[in-house]
Amino acid sequence: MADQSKLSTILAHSHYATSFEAESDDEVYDERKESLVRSMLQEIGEDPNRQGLQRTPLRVAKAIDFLTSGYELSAEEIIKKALFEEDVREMVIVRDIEFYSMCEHHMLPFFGHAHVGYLPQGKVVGLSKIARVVDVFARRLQVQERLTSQVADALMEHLGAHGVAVVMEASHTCMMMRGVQKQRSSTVSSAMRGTFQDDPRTRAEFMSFIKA
Ligand SMILES: Nc1nc2c(ncn2[C@@H]2O[C@H](COP(=O)(O)OP(=O)(O)OP(=O)(O)O)[C@@H](O)[C@H]2O)c(=O)[nH]1
Ligand SMILES: [Zn+2]
Repeated sequence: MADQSKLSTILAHSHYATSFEAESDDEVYDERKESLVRSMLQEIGEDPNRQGLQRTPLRVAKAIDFLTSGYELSAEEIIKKALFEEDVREMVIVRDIEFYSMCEHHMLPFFGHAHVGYLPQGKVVGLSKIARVVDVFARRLQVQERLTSQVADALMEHLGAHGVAVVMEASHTCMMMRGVQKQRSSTVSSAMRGTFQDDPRTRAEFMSFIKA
């Protein structure tokens, strides 16, 4: 793992950094990861010293740290920063939250949308924090079902809500680019907690909103 300050820099600059930043050729980000990538390039018959690949180990090390940065983040801290007392009793839904994750079997991306609903119990959470919680668990090696449950469990635990519902729809590149090679299939997973699990009408209301 790269040290914290380097990882923080990557997270801070991830929205506007370009691949052609003017950095020195001898820049080292994470020697161990870079050397593993160099070995991988050699194993696939590439020449890690050819011009186009010289900075690839460094770029891959940075990319992999970003794509797995969720291990360093706490859903509890994110939620507690923006929890507001509010006497709201109606369902709140944030839908179509795009996410990118990596399957733990092949370390290939799966990506799609998450729909998250909750029934408040005296508190509401800042809406962006719901999307941030999705990223906390998406930016790890995952299976889609566990990702869905972890988002639901974290929100249920730290929101103090009557219930939480999470539905995720994703395309798995390990099923598209290789293996069974099915381009149009998508996978839907759901995790219902509290009222959404116990009351079919609440669940149906949520499902009708996310389909709308
Ligand atoms: N349940 C679940 N399975 C997943 C997920 N991501 C990938 N997989 C599956 O994990 C399984 C791993 O199966 P294996 O037979 O060990 O691996 P494989 O030989 O590469 O399998 P194929 O993909 O069928 O070629 C595959 O069926 C993948 O489709 C996920 O998020 N959830
Ligand atoms: Zn996979």
